[in-house]
Amino acid sequence: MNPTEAQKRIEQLTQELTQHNYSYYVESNPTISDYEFDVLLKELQDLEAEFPQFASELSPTKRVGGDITKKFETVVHRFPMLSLSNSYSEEEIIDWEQRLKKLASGPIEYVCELKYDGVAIGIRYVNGKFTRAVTRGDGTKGEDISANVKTIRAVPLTLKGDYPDDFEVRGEIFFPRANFEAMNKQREELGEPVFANPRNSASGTLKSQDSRVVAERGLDCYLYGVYGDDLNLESHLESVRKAHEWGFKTPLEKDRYIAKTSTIDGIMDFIHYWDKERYNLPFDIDGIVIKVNNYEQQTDLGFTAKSPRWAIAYKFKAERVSTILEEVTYQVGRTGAITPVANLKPVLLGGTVVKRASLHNADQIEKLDLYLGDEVFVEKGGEIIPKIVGVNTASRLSTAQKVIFIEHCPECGSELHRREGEAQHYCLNDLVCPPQVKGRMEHFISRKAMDIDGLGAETIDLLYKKGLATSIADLYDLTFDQVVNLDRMADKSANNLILGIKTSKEVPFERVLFALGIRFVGETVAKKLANAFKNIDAIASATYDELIAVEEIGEKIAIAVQHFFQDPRALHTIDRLKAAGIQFEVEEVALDSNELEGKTFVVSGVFSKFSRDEIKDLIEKNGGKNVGSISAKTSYVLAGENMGPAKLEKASNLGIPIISEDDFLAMISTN
Ligand SMILES: NC(=O)c1ccc[n+]([C@@H]2O[C@H](COP(=O)([O-])OP(=O)(O)OC[C@H]3O[C@@H](n4cnc5c(N)ncnc54)[C@H](O)[C@@H]3O)[C@@H](O)[C@H]2O)c1
Ligand SMILES: [Zn+2]
Repeated sequence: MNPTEAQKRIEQLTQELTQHNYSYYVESNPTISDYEFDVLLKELQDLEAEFPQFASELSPTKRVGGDITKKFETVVHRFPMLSLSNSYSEEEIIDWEQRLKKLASGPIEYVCELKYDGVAIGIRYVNGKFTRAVTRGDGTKGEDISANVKTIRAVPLTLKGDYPDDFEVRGEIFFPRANFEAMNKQREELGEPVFANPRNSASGTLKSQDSRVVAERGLDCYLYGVYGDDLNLESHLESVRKAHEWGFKTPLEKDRYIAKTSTIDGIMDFIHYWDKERYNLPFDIDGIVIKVNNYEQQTDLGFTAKSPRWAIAYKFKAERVSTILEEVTYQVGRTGAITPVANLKPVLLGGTVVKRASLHNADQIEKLDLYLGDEVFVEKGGEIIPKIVGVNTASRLSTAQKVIFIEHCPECGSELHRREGEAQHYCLNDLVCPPQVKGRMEHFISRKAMDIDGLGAETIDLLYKKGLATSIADLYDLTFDQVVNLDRMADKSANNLILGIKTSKEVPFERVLFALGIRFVGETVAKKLANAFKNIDAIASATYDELIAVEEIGEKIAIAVQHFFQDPRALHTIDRLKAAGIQFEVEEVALDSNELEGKTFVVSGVFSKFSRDEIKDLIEKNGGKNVGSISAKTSYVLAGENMGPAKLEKASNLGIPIISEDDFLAMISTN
């Protein structure tokens, strides 16, 4: 390559990588795989080494990829939070180890660890108390996401044992696979876009402005490093063991999540073991990290601008296999969304037999340029669902048929539509299209919705086929005689079902609203709408502006809600449900007590037993009043953790009593 070409390529790579960093760290939505990213980064690194005159100080090779979103307070790290140099090849690990041997004084011990595929976090503890959790950011400064991190059960709020007065613990927050899949399943049912992989959704989740969202999702965390001044610790492994004693969830030697060795063979054993075993872990790892154990040796080896010299990551390449595309089928979801699925000749990949791969949408099929019978390459990277990453066009038969996205619904035959700006095709025949009708009923009866005992997907299917229930409202017309004649129904189960349907009439309005299956209206949104409007008619007639004035209701939801209530069929269903006696308004709560009558409260901070909303609820249920800001008239400031210092100061200046959650609970439980 001549210098002019090199300069151009360096600029182009710099620009591309900067964009990818942004998509990955800030938007949590990468558009290329990690491997592809690393290949581009390596190319840039090599070019910069050959043509140092064109290497910019701001190059992505020299900087830690940052996640600063400006949504949170920025905090300067006391100890920089760096990246790791990484490699996909065992040779490079061997070279690294050889190099270290020459650089370091004396024999070296190594600690091998899992490379958790999550989000780096640094948490400061002062006097054994959780003080602040900060993201890696650009390495120099990160964002304070304490409120979100506090909801993660693996992160202790108070420590035990002989912990240092002031230190920082570092680790990785990640999404356990099972929780990730459960969340995606729920999102799919709600017609919301699913997350691509656990890493990116962990990162997206941690950037949520509502820590209850974080709490619900079930993130987990391993802590693997301790930082501070004069900690009296001599090695990395000693710190990890100590951290465990102080109450942190750390990798344990007995699980082989962490291991000490003095040889390159020991390192390779660890790598080979986890290359196979990683599929049996309940979370994703993307490699292995090898660190020099002794802190003195670490200090001697030092850092580059981007990463420590005393550590390296060995990254697993996403496993890729080839197989044959036999057929493309189409699934119709509850919302009518059509998902194309590649049916593959079964092949072993990442420890499981893969028969199907998601194709996402028509654009994806077009991009891959798929023909039936093609030899396709399938990869399972961070994603749970394998995906087709390429096609071997060379082996394609001249008679092969191109895969053309269907124009009609495979279930009901009606013409498919694609909404402006959306990638997904939809079947709009929601009244008749069987999977949509059944899907809506299944959603309606599900546990978090109407929770109808004795009714499941199979019975719904039977009721639908017999024409006994083709809409949710039909369920309330069912009689014992109709049900008992269904296959595999006995007197007892029929009775159960009828009783279950009857009991569901007591289900509170917010869950009824969720059960209706309005697009984008999940559990939380339903709750917000119910509390804001109190009854279904008010929601149905709410204007767009009234809707978006509600906390957490944005444009997308407001439009979906209005759209739903403009449909005469939906209104008809609601009328029938009303006639059946379903709850369509918020029940006025009876006061629990008058204990707090005449008292006003300002509630601030994070609480451990109740959410802030629940606390506010309790205040009202006991006759008290919530106010937004502190004034001389405020009776009490109810302070949780992390209450702002300005508020605290104002309250004490005005001489207003500041009470804790426990003080408050004592006030309302006196009789
Ligand atoms: N696909 C994309 O568009 C895109 C864009 C940017 C970055 N990336 C990916 O992200 C990687 C670069 O990210 P990076 O700078 O965070 O580096 P990295 O992920 O390769 O390594 C550093 C990080 O590893 C984590 N880690 C996990 N387990 C650890 C352990 N036991 N000890 C120490 N650290 C541990 C820490 O969070 C640390 O910050 C690239 O390799 C690339 O694959 C992808
Ligand atoms: Zn259809």
